[in-house]
Amino acid sequence: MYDSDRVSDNSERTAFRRAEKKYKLYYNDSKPSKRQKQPRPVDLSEVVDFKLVLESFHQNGETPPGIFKLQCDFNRPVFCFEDRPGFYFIPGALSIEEQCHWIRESLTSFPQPPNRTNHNEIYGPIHDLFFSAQKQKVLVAGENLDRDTDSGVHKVDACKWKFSEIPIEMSRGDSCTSIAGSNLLRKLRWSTLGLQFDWSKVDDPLGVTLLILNANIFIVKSVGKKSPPNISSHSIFQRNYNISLPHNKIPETLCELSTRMAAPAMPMGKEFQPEAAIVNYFGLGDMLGGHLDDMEADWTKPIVSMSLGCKAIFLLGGKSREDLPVAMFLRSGDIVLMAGEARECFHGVPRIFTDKENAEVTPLSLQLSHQDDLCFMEYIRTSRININIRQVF
Ligand SMILES: O=C(O)CCC(=O)C(=O)O
Ligand SMILES: [Fe+2]
Repeated sequence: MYDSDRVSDNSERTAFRRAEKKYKLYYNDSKPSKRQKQPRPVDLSEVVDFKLVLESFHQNGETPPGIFKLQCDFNRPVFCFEDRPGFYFIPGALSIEEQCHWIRESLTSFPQPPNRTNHNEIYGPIHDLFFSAQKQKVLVAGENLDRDTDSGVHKVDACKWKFSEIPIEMSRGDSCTSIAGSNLLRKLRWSTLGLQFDWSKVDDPLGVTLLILNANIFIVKSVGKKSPPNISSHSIFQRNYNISLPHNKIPETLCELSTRMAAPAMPMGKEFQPEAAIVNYFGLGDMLGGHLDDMEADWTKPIVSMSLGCKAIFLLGGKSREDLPVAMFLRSGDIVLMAGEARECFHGVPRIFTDKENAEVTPLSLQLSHQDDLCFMEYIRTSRININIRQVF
């Protein structure tokens, strides 16, 4: 049991909260029409940019004050903060081809049952979400499909939702029993690989949906300019991997990749054993609130966290939300490792950049230009995917 530290309505209360507010997407007040709303400008001057750190390291072998290059025989430079032991940043760790591969996998195979997604709770297992959305299919409630042939009576079975070819027009006005696949894809927030978690879902009174994992990981879908949600009323949760839930092993290629990437943060002579992963999907205005990932048994083992798609800001705080967090950019292909003391540090993603200038997805668009890949590019142009892989035991 864990008491997720109570966030009060007062959004300025902690240093972490203030930093979240500083970088979060807000819109300027003047709004002649919804279409013209302008994001509030953000001061990014204090955001650490490891792409620049890497460039200057390659040029002159130097790193900025407070940052050093780890001495290790990894094939790329790994950077650390002097005052944040256990945190490792590997800029550009994944090639463009690897990034595209994991974007495709994250959208097609990772959300497939028995892997669970945030949609499980309402719709039960959903197959082929991504391609059904591309084909404009509609998810239809089981009761429509399950007519009892003897009695002619509808059996109400809300768990059996299935995709149907029915054109979206026909299902309009029937919002209780059908939902467009494209809508579901837009609302896909997470999927889990390997060992599955117990998740709780809470609806905030403001109408903001919080998806809470293990008490303190929550993805906030911001709605308009609503203020940050108050999560104090649901602060105690049972947190655990539920090993009895059906699951597949993490794909071998992802195991190999994460084991290789984890090496700089592993205790001497030990090899990382990937057992579970969370895939986070972020769209415009989405953020991942400050949290700890503390339900794994051995914190000396790192969490291996890969970024794909739009650029984001990552906040790494301290052991208390009162500690001033450091902000850094996360770009597609970057990998972060959090082990040891860093496992006890609050962290989160207050912002993703979906605009052309800041998203930095041009290399992906060049790679995903084949006809079959355009659907992936369309998604990732305004989205970010994070895959974080964990050793549980
Ligand atoms: O999206 C990220 O970069 C971080 C994800 C994360 O911290 C988590 O899922 O626990
Ligand atoms: Fe996390």
